[in-house]
Amino acid sequence: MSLGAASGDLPGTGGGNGAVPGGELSRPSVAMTSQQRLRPSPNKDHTPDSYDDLQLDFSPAIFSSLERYLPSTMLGVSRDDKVKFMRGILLKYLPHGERNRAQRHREYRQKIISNYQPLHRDIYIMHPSAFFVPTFLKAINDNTEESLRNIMSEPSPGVFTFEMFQPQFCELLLSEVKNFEQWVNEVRFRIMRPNTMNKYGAVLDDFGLETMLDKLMEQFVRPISKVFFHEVGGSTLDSHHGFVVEYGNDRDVDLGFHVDDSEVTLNVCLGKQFSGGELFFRGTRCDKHVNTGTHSEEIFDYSHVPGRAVLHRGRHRHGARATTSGHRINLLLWCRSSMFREMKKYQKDFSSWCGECLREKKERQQQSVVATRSELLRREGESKA
Ligand SMILES: O=C(O)CCC(=O)C(=O)O
Ligand SMILES: [Fe+2]
Repeated sequence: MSLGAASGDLPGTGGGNGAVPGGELSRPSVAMTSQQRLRPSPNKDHTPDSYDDLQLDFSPAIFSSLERYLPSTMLGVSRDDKVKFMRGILLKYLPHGERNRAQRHREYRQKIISNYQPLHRDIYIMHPSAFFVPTFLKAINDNTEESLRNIMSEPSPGVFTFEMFQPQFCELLLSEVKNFEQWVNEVRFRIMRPNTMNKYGAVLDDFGLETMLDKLMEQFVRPISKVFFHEVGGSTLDSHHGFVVEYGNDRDVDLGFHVDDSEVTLNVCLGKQFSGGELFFRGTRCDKHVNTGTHSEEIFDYSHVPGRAVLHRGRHRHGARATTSGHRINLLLWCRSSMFREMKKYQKDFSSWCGECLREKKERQQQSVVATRSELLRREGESKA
């Protein structure tokens, strides 16, 4: 079985929802003069603005970090002007095709956000006590490996499951998604699907939930990933792609074998009633080994339960079996680490997380033990002779 790599939005991009600072995409709107060169080292005394509330094509955190490198003449200008200036710099590093894609996607989101009327505004802002079950909240607040282990089960290595959302929150999110889809149909808006593998479902980031989902990643997924997925950038997750997938007779039926475009994936079943739809896992692999065989200990099937989350590495190969009756809707948060992706470019051995790299490494070690042993025996034989 050859497997797909599901891809979603623009990797490494993301931002908040809200006002869109003006300015065209391809060129800095604030001209760069010689006094406006970036500083060679960051200004540690400067406290940068927050860019969390803006709809941007790069993560707001990147803008805050870059602001420390701005020339002193730029520090006094308005936040919008700083954004224009910094976007101009960042865009130079995107290939041309991606720049156009980024622009089109930004316009698409802008169109939705300025026209769609949310049904439940409460879910657009992170309210931990209203969203999460108390056991989950307590474990996060205690923030120790033990408190997290206490609420988790790890039925197969690298697959963690735990109670996460309150039923009431699942219902509100389901009805918001339904309302958005009704609006899309009414106004005959062309909807972009979550990834290359789904014909149904919706991107939550596209209709205003991006800021809330950023908080979900930063405050809830990252602390868990830091403990359990440190080796794949779990502590440096800095962007996400958030969406819902929908299965049933009149929706997508199943999902093929694939890896996600994420370092860590949070998958929470929102409901409703269904049978089938099990997730099947088949071991974690790097790019080079993605199509290698599965070992029996890597085979694991999981049945979704509403409100319950599954957390796994994006590179953990998986798929979803047919939902044979009813409707199944799941929230997916593909969490990415730009730092991990950058570091990965310079590495070849991923034995800390790739099952096949690990097998090869052990084989090399075994061979070297055998070679050393036979060399010692040979020398012993020589000295006796
Ligand atoms: O249907 C599911 O639960 C799995 C979805 C999934 O793996 C994905 O969208 O990447
Ligand atoms: Fe997936």
